[in-house]
Amino acid sequence: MDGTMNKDRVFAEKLTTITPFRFNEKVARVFDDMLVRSVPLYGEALKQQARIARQFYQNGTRIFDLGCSHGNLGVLLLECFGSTAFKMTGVDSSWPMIQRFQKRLSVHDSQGCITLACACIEDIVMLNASVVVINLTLQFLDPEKRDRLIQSAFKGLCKGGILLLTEKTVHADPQMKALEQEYYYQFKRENGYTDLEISQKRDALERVLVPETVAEHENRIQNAGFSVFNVWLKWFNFTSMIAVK
Ligand SMILES: Nc1ncnc2c1ncn2[C@@H]1O[C@H](C[S@+](CC[C@H]([NH3+])C(=O)[O-])CC(=O)[O-])[C@@H](O)[C@H]1O
Ligand SMILES: O=C(O)C(=O)Cc1ccccc1
Repeated sequence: MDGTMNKDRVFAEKLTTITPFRFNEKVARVFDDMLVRSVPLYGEALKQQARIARQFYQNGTRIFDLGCSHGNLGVLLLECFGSTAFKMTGVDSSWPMIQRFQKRLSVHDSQGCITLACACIEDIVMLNASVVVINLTLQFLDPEKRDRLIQSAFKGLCKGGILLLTEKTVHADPQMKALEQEYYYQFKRENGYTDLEISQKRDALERVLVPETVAEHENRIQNAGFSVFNVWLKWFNFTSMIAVK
């Protein structure tokens, strides 16, 4: 986290019209507070993914962080690797996010390990990768483009390389789906979000964040050719997965 922690009040006031959610300047400014209060175990998932990435990184290859936002994973990786050199490309389509990440790199990345691209994750070519991270970002991509992205990650990975995928998920069973949602909204309320904030954000995310079941993710990953798949963290409707090529 970048230490600023401006409070997320994006949906606090009653809005006359709810426009689709976007990662604009307003969101970028409060991003850490929004993520910590809206994503259960966000810090824990990031910390362990940085460690797993460190462990599976192969010398001379590259880590890709697709949907890197303002670089929380990148900064953790710089800590994990210490003086050991590595290469990472961070990709995000939000210019306010990339700008903030670039600013953090000027403080934390004196060796120039991390390169940033302001681009759509579906448009980039991954080459010579040992780790591909997609943290809470596949869910924002048009479902029709998801197979191709996972296939392209598989293609870009070397043998023994890994995909780390964290997503908001949905349960196929209606009772479990309702239970997961109920516990999730309770989590938001406990973190100080009002019912108005919760419902306005839910409307803004409609058709923007499209969650899938864990089985859909697993099938896509297996069909792309990955040999091992595991859910290593799950909190109701949030799931962290790892797959090995
Ligand atoms: N098609 C796209 N192409 C590029 N970027 C995109 C696209 N769609 C969305 N984004 C970007 O994906 C990021 C999703 S946030 C990731 C958190 C981060 N991984 C973290 O671990 O801190 C998750 C969240 O806020 O729920 C945003 O920065 C978008 O601009
Ligand atoms: O799914 C939700 O209701 C969330 O609030 C998760 C989230 C977090 C940050 C940006 C967009 C969605």
